[in-house]
Amino acid sequence: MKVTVSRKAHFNAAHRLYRKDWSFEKNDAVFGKCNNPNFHGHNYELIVSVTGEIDVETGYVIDMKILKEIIKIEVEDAFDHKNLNVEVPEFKDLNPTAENIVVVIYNKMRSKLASHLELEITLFETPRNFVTYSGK
Ligand SMILES: Nc1nc2c(c(=O)[nH]1)N=C([C@H](O)[C@H](O)COP(=O)(O)OP(=O)(O)OP(=O)(O)O)CN2
Ligand SMILES: [Zn+2]
Repeated sequence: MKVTVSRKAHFNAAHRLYRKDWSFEKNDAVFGKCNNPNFHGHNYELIVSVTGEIDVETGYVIDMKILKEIIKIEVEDAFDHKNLNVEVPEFKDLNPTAENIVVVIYNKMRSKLASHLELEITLFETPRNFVTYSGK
């Protein structure tokens, strides 16, 4: 019997969508206003879901306090109030699209969780635009 434990979190961050190896014109054609060199920001919201068996002694799949601390260190402290392109090493050469951000968050979180636990991350870039990744 597996149960999924979820926690919401959020961070505010700036980004610019573009490729360094493309001309401004090509970036403009593909990414439009998201290619503005002055950057723009989003209030990112995420849902972190951890699935596993309930421990018979504790009754926990994972201690929510531990999950909260991992999210704080790996996501909030790393991304909140940052310019993703400039200040977050993972995006030095990686376009900070919602798809790439959710994969980076997944990989950071995955490395901190026990291997028997399944992980899924849903990242909202706007209240209506969101992406989901579970390592598949
Ligand atoms: N596949 C993707 N498409 C787009 C991404 C992305 O990360 N993956 N990102 C953007 C922009 O960064 C941004 O998300 C778009 O913002 P905005 O233009 O404000 O989006 P909406 O107009 O759809 O705003 P709503 O408030 O959600 O209506 C573009 N594309
Ligand atoms: Zn954006």
